[in-house]
Amino acid sequence: MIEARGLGWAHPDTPDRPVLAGLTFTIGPGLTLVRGGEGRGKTTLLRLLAGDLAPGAGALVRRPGRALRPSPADPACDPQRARDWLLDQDLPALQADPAAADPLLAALGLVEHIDKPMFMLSTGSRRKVGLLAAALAGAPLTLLDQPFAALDARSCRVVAELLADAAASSTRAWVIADHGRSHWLDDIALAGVIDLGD
Ligand SMILES: Nc1ncnc2c1ncn2[C@@H]1O[C@H](COP(=O)(O)OP(=O)(O)OP(=O)(O)O)[C@@H](O)[C@H]1O
Repeated sequence: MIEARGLGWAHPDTPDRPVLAGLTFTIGPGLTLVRGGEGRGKTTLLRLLAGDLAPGAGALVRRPGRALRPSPADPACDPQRARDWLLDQDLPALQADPAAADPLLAALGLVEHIDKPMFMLSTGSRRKVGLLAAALAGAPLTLLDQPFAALDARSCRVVAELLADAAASSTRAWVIADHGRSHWLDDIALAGVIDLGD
């Protein structure tokens, strides 16, 4: 599904200090964890996998198909109603049935927030809107940065269920980035771990 050989990337301002260098891995269906300490390049790698950044070195081969990396925390979304942001994400399940989001809206405690502008939502609620998009997209490749960050325990359980489903998929790949393996993943079989070091 994704193959990286000697993948590297450096910020244009600091070409002599690459953020990522010499990464070789394959990502198949199921759930893959990108782990690494602060500033080790987790978000950069997700951006490369999404196609938002071009590799600076090496090769990255991705099977064609949509890669979804929801970014509801982007300040550009501030004035937008959360529901409108969601609709803008081109989610087939939601287009087919406007009520498709309702069970997850309730499970994530978002019902009272979904019609507010994004700037009024807490960090956690904003992240939950992104998780909702990921759940409804059914994309061949879904990329999530720190899926449990800033969430209450109830929402973490819902996310763990989503990720358990993702881990069981034989056709779709989900890649999550985090500082380590969250205890919420204890009962979930990972397809792989890409370790960027501490
Ligand atoms: N615009 C930039 N100019 C220079 N360096 C940058 C820029 N953006 C990111 N970096 C550097 O790239 C490195 C990797 O950043 P990245 O956000 O990918 O790491 P991360 O592992 O996701 O970090 P965190 O754990 O803090 O979320 C960091 O050292 C960061 O300082």
